[in-house]
Amino acid sequence: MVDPNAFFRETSHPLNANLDLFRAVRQCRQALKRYMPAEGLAIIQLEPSLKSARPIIWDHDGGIHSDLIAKSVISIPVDTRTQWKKSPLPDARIINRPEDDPVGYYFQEISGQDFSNLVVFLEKDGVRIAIAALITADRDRYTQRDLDLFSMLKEPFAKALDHYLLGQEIIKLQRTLDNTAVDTRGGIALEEIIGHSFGLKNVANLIEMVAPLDSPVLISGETGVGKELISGAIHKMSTRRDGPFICVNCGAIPETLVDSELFGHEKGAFTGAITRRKGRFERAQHGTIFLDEIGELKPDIQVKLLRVLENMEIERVGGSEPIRMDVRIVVATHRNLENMVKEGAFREDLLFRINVFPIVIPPLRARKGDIPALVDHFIQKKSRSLSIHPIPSLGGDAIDMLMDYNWPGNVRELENAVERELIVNRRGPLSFSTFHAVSLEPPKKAEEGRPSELLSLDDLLSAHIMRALDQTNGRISGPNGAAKILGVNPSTLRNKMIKLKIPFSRAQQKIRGK
Ligand SMILES: Nc1ncnc2c1ncn2[C@@H]1O[C@H](COP(=O)(O)OP(=O)(O)OP(=O)(O)O)[C@@H](O)[C@H]1O
Repeated sequence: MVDPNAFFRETSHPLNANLDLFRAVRQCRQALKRYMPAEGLAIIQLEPSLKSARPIIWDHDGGIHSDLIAKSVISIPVDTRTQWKKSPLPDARIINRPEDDPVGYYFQEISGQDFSNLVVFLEKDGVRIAIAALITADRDRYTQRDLDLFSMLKEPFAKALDHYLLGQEIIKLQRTLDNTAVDTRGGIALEEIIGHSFGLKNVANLIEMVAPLDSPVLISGETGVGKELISGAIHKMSTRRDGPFICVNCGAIPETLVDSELFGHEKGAFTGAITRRKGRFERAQHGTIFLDEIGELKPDIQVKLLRVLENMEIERVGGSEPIRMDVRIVVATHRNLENMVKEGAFREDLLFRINVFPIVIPPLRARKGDIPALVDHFIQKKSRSLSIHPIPSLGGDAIDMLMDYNWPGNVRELENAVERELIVNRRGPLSFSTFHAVSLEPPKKAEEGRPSELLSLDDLLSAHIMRALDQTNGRISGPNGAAKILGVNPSTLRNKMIKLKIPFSRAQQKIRGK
């Protein structure tokens, strides 16, 4: 028999005794482990204006959801919110079958993992502001007794969170006064890229794979999707992180200067070359050079670049001695280089050289779930640089409106929209009403190349799952199964197939037909 008083004393003590919320939660979880399964403990703040939830703390043993509940805003989908409104969730609940819970099912879907959960809402002045969630792998791990005990921590969690949030307000204020902007010149940590565990999860996985190697990387994606940011993350995660990270926009350098800009020149090499000058390649020595808009390079420079890639040597303009290079090359383009090769505008041999490890960044309209986190990030960032305090709140419909828009200019356009809104409406609430007026023309660019008849999401999902099943001859699980291709748990895929009425017999027929 558990003595509730002893339980409360042991598990609430760390929350009352620690000013550092991270340490408090870690110690509390260790104490909880003596009474119930506790592989992870999260404190997640509710952000009604962003229609999202913000993980504040995620203490865990590794494994379960370890990268999902990363420190970024999680967008709550509309149907979850609707269901939530229809039948408000109780103050405390057990989730032993995530697929039956209006929030649990969503986490199960995006993580592809089964889990059990105890969830308690935390309140301030009678308003729900956050949840404390105890998480453990596999289903059916918690009992009503566990929930009754865990619910006793509602008050201590709420108080500890309140202190933490007050501390954060003070830090934000100090930052505004210091006007400290984040310096991304030396690259950026993967965790700072918004969406790294959601819409850019695949991209983040690729970055993790390739960053420690020295292979060239070709990043492609529409303009403003974050290509430069991604190249910065590759540098920061590479062994060259202490070396320079040099960015070159190949399209922005006048044609006549590209040569000397990239490779440098000797004194007297041409009129105006009054001193010897190092080019961008030399300045990137022992670091990374990021060649943006590589498709803009003229044929003669393409030849020189090919030689650099082949021999890892450069020659300054007017020089005769080759200089040995130790540089990692990352290139980016928003153009289709294969088409350019067909048209004779880009060298095929150069494409082969740079296309060793391609990373395609999806446009913002294909990862709308990242929008709340991006908006939040830009409001914080731009309020800092514009010295706006207090940081204005978002208007009621703002997020839904921003998520409905097609963003032909991608993340940069969203960033600019936030900045414009902060300038015209610095006291808030931020309604984006002027943006609405200028942007609701049909977003032509975003529609280009799309079929005129759009499928419903369910139809699209069915078609996609069936394509994967076709590829695997109907196999669902195992290393060659459809679940692996689709990056989900086999049980999640089976549940999805039941929901979408995709017959399992289809899978079996395929196997029998072989
Ligand atoms: N995932 C992200 N998280 C945070 N900021 C982002 C993200 N993606 C893009 N941004 C911001 O959006 C702006 C545009 O990003 P970036 O310059 O990396 O895009 P790009 O694809 O290189 O653009 P271009 O095609 O014009 O060269 C930058 O201010 C960048 O910091």
